Amino acid sequence: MIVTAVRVRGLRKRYGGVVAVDGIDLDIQQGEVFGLLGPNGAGKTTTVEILEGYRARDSGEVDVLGMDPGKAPNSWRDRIGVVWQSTADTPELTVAEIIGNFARYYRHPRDPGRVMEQVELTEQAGKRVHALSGGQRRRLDVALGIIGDPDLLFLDEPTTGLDPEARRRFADLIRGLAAEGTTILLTSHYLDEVETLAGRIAVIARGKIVAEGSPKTLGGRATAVSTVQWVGEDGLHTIETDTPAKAVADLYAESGEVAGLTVTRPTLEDVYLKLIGADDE
Ligand SMILES: Nc1ncnc2c1ncn2[C@@H]1O[C@H](COP(=O)(O)OP(=O)(O)OP(=O)(O)O)[C@@H](O)[C@H]1O
Repeated sequence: MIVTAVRVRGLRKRYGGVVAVDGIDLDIQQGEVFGLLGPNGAGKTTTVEILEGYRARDSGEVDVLGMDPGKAPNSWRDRIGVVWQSTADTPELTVAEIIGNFARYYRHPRDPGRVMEQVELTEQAGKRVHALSGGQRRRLDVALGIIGDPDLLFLDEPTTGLDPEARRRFADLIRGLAAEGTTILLTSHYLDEVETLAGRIAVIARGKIVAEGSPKTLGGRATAVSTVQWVGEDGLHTIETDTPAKAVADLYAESGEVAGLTVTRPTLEDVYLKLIGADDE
C-alpha cells in the first residue's frame, strides 16, 4: 500500500517583498528518498522549515505524516528527525555521551550503540567532539538526526565534508534507512549529491518547482535530443536527432563500420543548469 508521508498543495511564503515560495505542490511517499535540488535562494530551506513546523506559511495545504505541521502536537515531533549542520555544540562531551543525551529526548529511541555502528563512529565513541574530523562530525549530526527513530528524516546537504569513500557508505546508510520505511527528504544545491542519494528529485528555482522525476528522466533527459558523432574520411561528423538508433542504422547501411562513433544525451548537469535558468544569465 502506498502511504503518503508528505503532501503539499499551493504552498506560498513571502518575506516582505521577497517571494520565497511561490505555489509549490509535492507528494512524497513513505520510504522514498526525495531530493529537493536548487540554487542558493531558491526556496528550499523555507519549504523544509514549513514542513518541519518551524516556520509559518502564508497559504497552501501542508500534510506531514498525517498532520498540519503548524498545529501538530509533540508526539508528531517525535516522529520527525532533522539532521542539522553541526548540532553538537558541546565540544567537551564525548560522542557516546551526546548520542546518549539525545536519545533521552525521545520516547522510542534507537539503540545508541547501534546508531554509532550505523554511522561508523563506534571507534570514536569515547572521543570528545572537538577532536573529531569534519567528516566524523557530519556523521555525528546524522546520528543525532536518526537516534529518535524518525518516520521522516530531513537532511540538509548531508555529504558535505565527506570524502568519496565515506560518501558512498553514507549513501548505503540512507538507502538502508529508506528500506526500513524511513522517508527521507534531502535538500542540496549539489547535483551529484542528490543524484547519488535520491530516487526522485524536484528542482526548485525562484520559489517554484520547475521539474520533477528520477535522476534518469528529469527534465525529459531520457528522451532529449541525442548527438551522434563519428569520424569520416573528411573529419568529424555531428548530427542531432530524436531517433539515434535509426541514425546509427542508416549510417551503418551507408558506410559500414565507422571510427569514433558516439551517441550522447544531455548530462543531468546540462538539464539541471537549463532548468534553473543558469544558461540565460
Ligand atoms: N528570514 C528571512 N527573512 C527575509 N528573507 C528571507 C528569509 N529567509 C529566506 N529569505 C529569502 O527567501 C528566499 C528563499 O530563501 P531560502 O533560504 O528558502 O532558499 P534556499 O533555497 O534554501 O537557499 P540556500 O541554498 O542558499 O540555503 C531568498 O531570496 C532569501 O533571501
